[in-house]
Amino acid sequence: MDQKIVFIGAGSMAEAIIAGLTKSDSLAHQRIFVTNKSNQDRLTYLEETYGIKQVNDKDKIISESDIVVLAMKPKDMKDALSSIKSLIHSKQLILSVLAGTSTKAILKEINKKVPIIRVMPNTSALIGESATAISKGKYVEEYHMTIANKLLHTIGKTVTVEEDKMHAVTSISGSGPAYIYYLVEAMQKAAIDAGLEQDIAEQLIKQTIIGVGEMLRTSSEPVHILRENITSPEGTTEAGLNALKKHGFEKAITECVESARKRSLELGEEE
Ligand SMILES: NC(=O)C1=CN([C@@H]2O[C@H](COP(=O)(O)OP(=O)(O)OC[C@H]3O[C@@H](n4cnc5c(N)ncnc54)[C@H](OP(=O)(O)O)[C@@H]3O)[C@@H](O)[C@H]2O)C=CC1
Ligand SMILES: O=C(O)[C@@H]1CCC=N1
Repeated sequence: MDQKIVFIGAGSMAEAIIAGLTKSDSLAHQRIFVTNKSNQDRLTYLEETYGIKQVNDKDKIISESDIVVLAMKPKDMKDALSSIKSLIHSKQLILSVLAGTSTKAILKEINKKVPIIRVMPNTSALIGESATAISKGKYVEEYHMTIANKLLHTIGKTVTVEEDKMHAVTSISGSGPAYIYYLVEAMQKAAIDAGLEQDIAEQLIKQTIIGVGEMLRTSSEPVHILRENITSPEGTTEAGLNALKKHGFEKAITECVESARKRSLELGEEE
């Protein structure tokens, strides 16, 4: 790809996407620019780690960029756009990773007919394994979607959804890695309580999760069969799963996803 891309916001999500992009080598690193509000050390770190460039001449770099990625927190969107919207024009493609924030709200802020694609990646982009969903804003044409798909393919797998599904997507795959990490933390604590040493527990749990990930990727069996294959009648797994059921595991997950989805809706309303 020969586009020039600028990230407005240089936090963990920007880094995850930059890591995937630079690893794929589909875009010359010197064509990737990044800026933030004030943290100079962060920009230097990204520059040195990924061989990309920090924005020195803001007017020139932003107005000359083909793709502008909005990667600040939703609460900072208005402030960030107020200083760059004069540099945005309709020949550019805007990608927004802001949770909860609609393309309509961003369009209102920019107040120009620009194509905006809403993107919900996750931090596994860092290793090229993001589960990313994208949706079209008002002025988006098919060729914009092709560009976005090509770009986001470098950080993992991409699906397209209607924009009203983005809150649900955020609660599942945007926040999802954190639920799994939390599960790992809980298993680590339980393993120590069960008498295992910490490094042994960590090795076993990490490999268990990696194994499950690979089984999910490669097996043609439905998930419930994979689970049933481990669950001997009256065996240990059944005993463990029964305890999860007794303590409301499914309800906890349903509440978790619903709370995240509602929070995404709220973030959109707080703009
Ligand atoms: N983290 C995740 O797993 C995911 C996050 N997202 C979304 O990605 C976005 C970024 O999240 P995350 O990377 O975690 O956040 P971080 O807090 O790590 O980074 C936010 C960045 O925005 C910058 N910023 C703040 N205000 C402005 C401004 N006025 N102009 C330019 N830059 C500004 C900050 O700069 P400075 O440090 O100088 O203040 C910082 O670099 C959010 O909208 C979030 O909803 C989406 C999917 C997953
Ligand atoms: O917690 C958040 O708001 C962001 C959105 C998805 C993952 N992290």
